[in-house]
Amino acid sequence: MTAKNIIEKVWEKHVVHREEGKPDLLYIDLHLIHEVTSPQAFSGLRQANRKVRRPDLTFATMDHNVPTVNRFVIEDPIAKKQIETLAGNCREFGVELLDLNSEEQGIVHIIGPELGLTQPGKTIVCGDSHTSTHGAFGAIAFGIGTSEVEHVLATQTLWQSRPKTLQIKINGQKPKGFFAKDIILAVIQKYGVRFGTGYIMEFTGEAIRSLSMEERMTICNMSIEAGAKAGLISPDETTFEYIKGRPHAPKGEAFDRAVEEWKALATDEGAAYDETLEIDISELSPVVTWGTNPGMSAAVDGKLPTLEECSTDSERRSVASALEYMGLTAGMDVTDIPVQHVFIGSCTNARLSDLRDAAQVIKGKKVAPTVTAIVVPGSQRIKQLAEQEGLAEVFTDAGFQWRDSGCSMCLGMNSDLVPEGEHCASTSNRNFEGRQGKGARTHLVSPAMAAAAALYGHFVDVRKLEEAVLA
Ligand SMILES: CC(C)[C@H](C(=O)O)[C@@H](O)C(=O)O
Ligand code: SF4
Repeated sequence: MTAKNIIEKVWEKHVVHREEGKPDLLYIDLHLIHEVTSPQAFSGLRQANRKVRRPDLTFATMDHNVPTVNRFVIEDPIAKKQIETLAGNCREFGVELLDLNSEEQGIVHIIGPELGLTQPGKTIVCGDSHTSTHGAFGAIAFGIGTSEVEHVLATQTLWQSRPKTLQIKINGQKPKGFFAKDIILAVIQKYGVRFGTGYIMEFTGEAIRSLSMEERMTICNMSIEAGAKAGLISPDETTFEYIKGRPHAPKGEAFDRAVEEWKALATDEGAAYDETLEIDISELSPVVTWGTNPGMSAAVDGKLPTLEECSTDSERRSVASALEYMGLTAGMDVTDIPVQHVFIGSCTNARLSDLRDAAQVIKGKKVAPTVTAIVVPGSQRIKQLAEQEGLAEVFTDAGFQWRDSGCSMCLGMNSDLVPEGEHCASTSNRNFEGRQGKGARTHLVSPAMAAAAALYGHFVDVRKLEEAVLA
């Protein structure tokens, strides 16, 4: 038998129809839904007088525009309409919905894994680009458009051209103060925001094997920021251990059988890919983005680029325009970038381990008087667990606001906005112009780096905070 990678294995298992010169028709195992990209899809079904084919494989949550304080008072009329529409659609079509009253509500990409819905070998789609997060379990998971959402609702299948395969080998181990977020930011810094276009990528290497599921999710979450269709990681004992006992996980003997199947999906020794890239992380410093895409970043102990360093005219133009939007000077020290807002949240970095990483840095200290800092747990369950273990208190004692779960400041679709011209150290995944509000200036960092910036009102090298006990 020829050695195969996991991408080929999972894809082949899901092809229900293949015809020369056409995309494959893929079976979809799990369809996740949220309030922003589903309304038209349900309208389409209604018009065509169709049902949801597999309501049991469809799960909905509300996350993008839910308020994170006073969650039942939704002031924005568009947000209110979307939330009410989702609730109505789920009732009408028999889809399970985790609404604002639910203890399990949260960001769609956080709750899938948390509830055990996300499992190795599944095809998972959602009308949302960061669906790649679920790839951390060895699933093929990707974002789809609203018309595709309708197609999946109606048929539980999707037409897809088979992407090429790309291996990203992460060599070495994470150094002190360097987190999963830094790994993916470093990869995108090295290879740019387009290298993944047309590929599904698998992250491999010794560093990946020693990461927790939470850390693997952070990495796969941002594979889309490299342009990839999806990102994934072959499952192993860490994966199975995470899934075991979760509400939707197989139980008892069924779980043991599932583990055997899941093991067989992992990439075979010697399997080939269309392309392989590598990075060694063992000597890298924590990363801070200074520009307007996730590839425009620098080491925290480094400097911003100068225009002279740019190798092409187009690079020079994009660096100049990013610096202007960000209100920063070419060649300045990263630690001189001011920070007025800190956002710890989003589907990239709002899991319990992320909150722990941030809490370790701020414990017993105070947020700088010039900084507004918020923590938005990725789900209500995470919020509850963090309260039980005393993390919420660590944050509020330090001067952070402790919120209800939702996408929040990750994107300007709700009332959590960064004011024009101000800088935000954010644990989210996108730093495009206007992402956190009109004229807002976003810097993507790890939770520990965001927490450290909250204490000082500018970026600091988290490795130098000697009191912080670092991973
Ligand atoms: C609103 C939604 C469609 C969007 C996405 O697709 O990713 C959002 O989640 C984002 O992160 O920009
Ligand atoms: S947290 Fe941000 S990136 Fe994730 S789904 Fe919500 S808006 Fe998109």
